Amino acid sequence: MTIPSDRVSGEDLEVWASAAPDGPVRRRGPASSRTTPPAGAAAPAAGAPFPRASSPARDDYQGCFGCGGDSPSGLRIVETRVDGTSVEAEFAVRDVHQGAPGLAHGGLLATAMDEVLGSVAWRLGGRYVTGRLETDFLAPVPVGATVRLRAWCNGVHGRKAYVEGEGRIGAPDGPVAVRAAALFVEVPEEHFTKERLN
Ligand SMILES: CCCCCCCCCC(=O)SCCNC(=O)CCNC(=O)[C@H](O)C(C)(C)COP(=O)(O)OP(=O)(O)OC[C@H]1O[C@@H](n2cnc3c(N)ncnc32)[C@H](O)[C@@H]1OP(=O)(O)O
Repeated sequence: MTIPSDRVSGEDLEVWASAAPDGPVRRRGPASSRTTPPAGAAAPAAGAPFPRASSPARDDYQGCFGCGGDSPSGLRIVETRVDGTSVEAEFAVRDVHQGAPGLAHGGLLATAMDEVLGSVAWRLGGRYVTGRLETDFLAPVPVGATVRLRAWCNGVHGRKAYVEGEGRIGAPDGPVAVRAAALFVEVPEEHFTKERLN
């Protein structure tokens, strides 16, 4: 991807080539090499649908802190659009999600990013878990706000999937509050059972 030079301003800002639907993403600080696809990674074909249309686990299981309906203080993230190559979702920040008074806890925003990036990884067809999650917090999010989430895959290399996303306040074109980039690692089925205590 060619990065227009006029998108670069200042040494502390780096334009990070990505498969974001609206073009390169500007991030503060250097993007970690651990969440950037290496040369030779398979880039998602533009417009090609996800190999897996949905996650059956979601229909049968409501205990997930991120997306389940059974977790009283959970985020209750709802997917609003899956266009084949990206996932959009949203959740409402409630009192139980507070960190500083009246503001969302940053860890919960990171959880929300883990969830929506994880949904993209699962739709690639394998069973993926988060190996590394990098998060930039760009603006405080008030309790009562709806956070609009969006995520997409930048590439797959062997067992590793490189996924990126952002969360905006209030509307799909609202202020960006959080950005994340993650490495997901494909695991076998027994990953989810062998360490369980009950
Ligand atoms: C229901 C559908 C929706 C789902 C949404 C859910 C969203 C939530 C997702 C999660 O939060 S999952 C839970 C949090 N994650 C975990 O519990 C994972 C815990 N970690 C592990 O189980 C293992 O460390 C892991 C499976 C990630 C890797 O162990 P393995 O022994 O299988 O593989 P290995 O360590 O050889 O790593 C495989 C490759 O990934 C690389 N890698 C692993 N962890 C890394 C890391 N942290 N940073 C960079 N690279 C990493 C590693 O270097 C290597 O690269 P190479 O193949 O090039 O050699």
